[in-house]
Amino acid sequence: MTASSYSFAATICSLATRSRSPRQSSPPPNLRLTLRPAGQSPILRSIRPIASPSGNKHTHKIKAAAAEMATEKGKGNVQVYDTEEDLSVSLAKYTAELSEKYAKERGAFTVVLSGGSLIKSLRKLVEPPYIGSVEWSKWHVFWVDERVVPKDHPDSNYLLAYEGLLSKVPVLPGNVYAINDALSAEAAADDYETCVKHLVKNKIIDQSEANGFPKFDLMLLGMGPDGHVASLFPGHPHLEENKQWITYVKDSPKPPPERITFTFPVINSSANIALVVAGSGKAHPVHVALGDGQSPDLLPVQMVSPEGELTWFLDKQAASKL
Ligand SMILES: O=C1O[C@H](COP(=O)(O)O)[C@@H](O)[C@H](O)[C@H]1O
Repeated sequence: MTASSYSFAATICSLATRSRSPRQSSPPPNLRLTLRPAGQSPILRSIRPIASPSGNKHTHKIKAAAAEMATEKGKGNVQVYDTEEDLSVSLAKYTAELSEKYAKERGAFTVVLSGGSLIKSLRKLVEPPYIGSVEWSKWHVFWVDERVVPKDHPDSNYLLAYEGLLSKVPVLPGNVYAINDALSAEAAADDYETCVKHLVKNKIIDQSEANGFPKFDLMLLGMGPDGHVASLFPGHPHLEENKQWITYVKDSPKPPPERITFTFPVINSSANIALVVAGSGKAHPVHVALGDGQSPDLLPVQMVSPEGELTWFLDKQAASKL
């Protein structure tokens, strides 16, 4: 980022707060699954060697490896792991490979984080071999949703990511785009949208040729037990938002109530989405989204359908009803 865009961003992207660590700063549809190969049970037992980002195989082995199910075109690739630990290893490899690809192709890698359990599932990325091989200086980090609380508040998605990931890797502080926590939810959503627009204009963030929405290189999405993604909750009118890039919530059913969130047109313009889901408490929405489970309402997770690639990272518990 140039000095001038940096200071512009300081005005409209609230860089005054985003460039410092929390310690320094105030605070701080039913899918038909096709199994591959045909005839095998959903949980395959094949062991896939994990390659380093440079392509060299290393000794890491996923104990009871990934199961991979190819779904219909556009429905994504579903990978089921025996344990959350195995899932985490594979998620690190996937993220590192995309980082290498986009750093080479675009000179930047735009990554959108969720809060919640996603950050814990990213833990292997800050361990060898990935911590030393990822070009962290190419990373530009965003949040798909954020709680409107101070950055040092335990509910802050920024704080969670700072502690679990950002404080451990040399991502440039100026490339970490947190919300302005001094604003109201409505103003913070506007401010964040202005920031994203500026970065699209400067070609840091790619843009969808199909619809003009920002096209992030990778969106790492978690999912709640009610099937929500980002802060897009079942039955909420913002599920239908089709103009704004970022909106706000004042009545989140999950505390805290005030949040900002990317809208579905932005989420679905992504080049890559990883949907990372672990635990038996999430088996029902996974069953609804990927199997023949029923839900009275369309679940937000069923609306995730990116322009690019969708990959599901599930552990056995989350996939237990498939
Ligand atoms: O409130 C939120 O919840 C979802 C899901 O969280 P999890 O802990 O059940 O994985 C999360 O993806 C979102 O970013 C967060 O704000």
